[in-house]
Amino acid sequence: MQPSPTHRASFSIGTEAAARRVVDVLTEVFFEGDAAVAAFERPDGQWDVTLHFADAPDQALLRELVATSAGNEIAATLAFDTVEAKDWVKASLEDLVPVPAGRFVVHGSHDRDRVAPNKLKIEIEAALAFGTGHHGTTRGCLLLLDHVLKSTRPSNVLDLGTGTGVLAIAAAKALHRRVLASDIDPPSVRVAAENATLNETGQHVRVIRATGFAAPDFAKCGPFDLVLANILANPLRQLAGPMTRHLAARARVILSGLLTHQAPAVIAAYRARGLVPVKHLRIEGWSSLLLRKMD
Ligand SMILES: C[S@@+](CC[C@H](N)C(=O)[O-])C[C@H]1O[C@@H](n2cnc3c(N)ncnc32)[C@H](O)[C@@H]1O
Repeated sequence: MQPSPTHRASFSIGTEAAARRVVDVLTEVFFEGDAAVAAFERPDGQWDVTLHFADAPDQALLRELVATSAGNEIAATLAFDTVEAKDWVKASLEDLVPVPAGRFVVHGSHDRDRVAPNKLKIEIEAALAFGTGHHGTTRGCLLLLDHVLKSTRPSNVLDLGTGTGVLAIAAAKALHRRVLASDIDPPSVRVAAENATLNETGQHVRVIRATGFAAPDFAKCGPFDLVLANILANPLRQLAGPMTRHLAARARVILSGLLTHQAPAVIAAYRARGLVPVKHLRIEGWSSLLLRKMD
């Protein structure tokens, strides 16, 4: 059950990594108290972090914790105010509108009955994980997945960096085949597993915690004929070698999380390992790539 706090502290932060660091620290310090911590990405890429407390928080302690965990990545100073008591995490999620992407639509529980019946519905409780469908990278991956599924039915899918599990759930809903989903981040692993169950894909989606390909599960479950990886340009370049070792012949790979100017370097890393780019989507400054293994 969510608490019903009345005191709010909010601030913006420059990067997902910094937002996660701050949320980790604040959750650890305030979790025992009557507090709720939520982080949401804005369309401009900044992250809004909000805390709600039942009792007035120690403002000096809060300032110190945020400053030390965020470094210089705070975009705005901490603001404190008092608000009407309600379930704030739920209220923030209710602001999200459904996102259509090809045959898929990603929506919150409040829109469950309003989504067109001819769509594959993916219901997401985002909480602290990334992936409500609103970000251009998630949408790009869903559109490329939709495109791939028009010509093939992959039998063994990997979603690396699953966040809320949105892409793994989309693949499982469309294919009814097994999907391995992994994330470096324990809260994301928990949220993705919960969302897989919520979407009745729990029998197909298995979620594990792993950094890159550093777990025996990849060799056990692979080789994969479709890999989705919405991470960031540098990790994607570093993962080109390990990823190609887990690909089936003529596999498809969907990569996102890279800014459009970073696409040539990522494409070069994968081309050097026998994958050629076959489609390139650009959404809000982000690139999503579909690559094909040639042998
Ligand atoms: C941009 S989010 C993508 C979430 C979701 N797949 C989507 O498309 O909306 C990236 C996710 O990758 C995870 N991640 C980042 N680096 C990773 C790595 N080296 N190995 C596994 N997961 C990683 C993050 O924790 C985060 O949940």
